[in-house]
Amino acid sequence: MSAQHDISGKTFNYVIIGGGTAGLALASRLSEDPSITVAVLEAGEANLEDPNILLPAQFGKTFGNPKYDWAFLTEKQQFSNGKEFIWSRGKGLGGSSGLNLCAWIKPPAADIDAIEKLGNPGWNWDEYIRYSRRSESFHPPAQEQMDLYPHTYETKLHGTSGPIHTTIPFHCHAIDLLFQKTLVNKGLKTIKDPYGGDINGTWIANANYDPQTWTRSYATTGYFLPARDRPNLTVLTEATVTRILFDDVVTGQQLTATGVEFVNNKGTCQVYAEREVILSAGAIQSPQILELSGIGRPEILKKIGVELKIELDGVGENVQDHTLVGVSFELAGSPEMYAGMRDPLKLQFVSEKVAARGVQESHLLPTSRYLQRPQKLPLLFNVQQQTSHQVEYSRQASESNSTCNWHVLTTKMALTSRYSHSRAFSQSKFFPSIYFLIVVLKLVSYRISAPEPQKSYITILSVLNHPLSRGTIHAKSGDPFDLPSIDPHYFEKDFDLEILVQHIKYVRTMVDAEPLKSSVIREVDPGPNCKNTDGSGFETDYIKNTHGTSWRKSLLSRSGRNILKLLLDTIGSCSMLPREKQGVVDPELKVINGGWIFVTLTNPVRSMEPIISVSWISVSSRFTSRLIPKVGGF
Ligand SMILES: Cc1cc2nc3c(=O)[nH]c(=O)nc-3n(C[C@H](O)[C@H](O)[C@H](O)COP(=O)(O)OP(=O)(O)OC[C@H]3O[C@@H](n4cnc5c(N)ncnc54)[C@H](O)[C@@H]3O)c2cc1C
Repeated sequence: MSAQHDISGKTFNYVIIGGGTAGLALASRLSEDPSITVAVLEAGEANLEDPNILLPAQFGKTFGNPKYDWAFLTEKQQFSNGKEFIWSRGKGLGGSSGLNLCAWIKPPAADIDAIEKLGNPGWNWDEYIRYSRRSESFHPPAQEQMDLYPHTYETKLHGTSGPIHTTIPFHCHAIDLLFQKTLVNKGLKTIKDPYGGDINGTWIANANYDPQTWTRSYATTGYFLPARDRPNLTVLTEATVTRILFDDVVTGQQLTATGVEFVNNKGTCQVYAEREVILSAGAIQSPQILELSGIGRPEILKKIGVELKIELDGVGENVQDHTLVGVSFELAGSPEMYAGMRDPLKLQFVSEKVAARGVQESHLLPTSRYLQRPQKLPLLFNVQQQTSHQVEYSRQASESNSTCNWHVLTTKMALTSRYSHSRAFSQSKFFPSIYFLIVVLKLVSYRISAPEPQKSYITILSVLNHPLSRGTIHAKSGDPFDLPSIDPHYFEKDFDLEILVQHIKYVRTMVDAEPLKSSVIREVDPGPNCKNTDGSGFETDYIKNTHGTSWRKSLLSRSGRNILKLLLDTIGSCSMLPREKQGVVDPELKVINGGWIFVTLTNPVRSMEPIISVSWISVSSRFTSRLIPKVGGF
């Protein structure tokens, strides 16, 4: 790792803010050309060779731990009974790729193509898949795995020589099969390989694990470590960027970034960029750094006492976040080894097995029929509430024939499902494609109600994937160490709540189909008393009271740390859109009117959630590819 004197006062071709997922991928690709000099500044620690990061089953040790997790606290949520939430985000080299759940997922092709149709040339499926393959080295399942489960895949859909290792993890297949068979019996299809743009079926996803060691393969191991000895790459950790520096000459509204100011244990320093300053501090801190540098909404900058350099109203706006709610069932028998984790004597064995082999598993399941009364939903939503962008996205989604998909991801703790029902909404061009995430949690501790000894439970968490409510992330003060104010505006739009109500209703019908039907003894949460006929009342109360809180209970009780909710994905804070649609970056990821500041955010486009799941590699590669001709390197 480089020292402060290697960087302070020096000039590099590129200065990258944030040594996270995108930042390290970009630094690695740029520095492949020995004539290009690159400096990376990362606020967190290096955390190299750290088992808490490398062993996939150690999630509980990093979430909420300030060594690894920023653990942002949201504002009190007006429409969620005043609750506040902790948002986990990776801190340290590798960023959130060192903290996340290692699900290797690609979105449906239609969703990527819609990004281009929104006015971003080159952001389409063909380009996306070309560059995302570059990031991957896929390892097919071993015979031992095939003996346990009939895995299917298509080699041509995978990269084989990229820096990130992916493979199919070992699973606890009893639960997988239970759900797959149930959903197939409810009319869903099975997908041979979900990485070709069609994810509308049930499938088991890959994880970014290295099968040689069954450890996490992430931005640090894949991009940084192989490049660390390059003389043209300088990476400084525990260095917090406080603002971007500009030249004093403002030509029209063009502003040129010349470097950044950062703080480390030696004090305040500066580093200069000859070509570009690249901001890749994640969706939460990137808008804050822009604001601290004088780019954003005038009223925000006035409030925090920063001189306005570029008025850009989209900075920190359009924020979308996933929220979730669970339905729990008691299961007959104990089909999974996870149940053993309640028994301290079995815990060590289970943990070792889990840690050694990886436990993540995924499925994607389509459903266009979970909405029992899809026609009802438009009536619940005021079209006037939509922004022009939402209407446009809706139109694109309808025209692109984006079908329904449902993703299920399992980690040590969770089996997740996601589906969109854009087909249901395509009846009306005014309604956007909405995505959902369902998490099936195998650990009893994730339930709302207290578990009874010797009983087995399963919780299905429904996550609102494409909320209509729009939140904000803004600097709270001029102090760069003051974490930003985050207000996701959960359930500001009634429609979001109604979607979750419908989702709960659908999850409850799963137990009417075999084989789940024979495996479930009873619904525990919300329980038989929480039923109504009009889609409101008990269920909305249940959602408002419990959304995002089930993880809080378990993590508080297990580790004593104050985790309220695990946040997977936040997008929109620096949207890639035209300025008049509150865009912050153009299709080249350059800050609008910002001259040579590039923002490489992994989630630049609002309402494009699927890109989040994969973007931590693919968008970085995508962006890097754009620089290739420009810097003439690779
Ligand atoms: C808990 C969790 C689980 C997830 N699970 C999955 C999953 O299973 N599959 C999947 O595909 N996606 C998952 N995601 C999403 C995915 O990990 C993120 O979208 C992606 O990693 C974001 O990459 P990024 O480069 O934008 O930001 P990050 O990787 O978060 O990098 C930002 C970096 O900037 C640094 N930084 C911030 N401010 C400053 C500053 N002022 N100065 C210097 N450095 C700074 C941060 O410390 C961090 O290292 C998950 C995310 C989380 C939080």
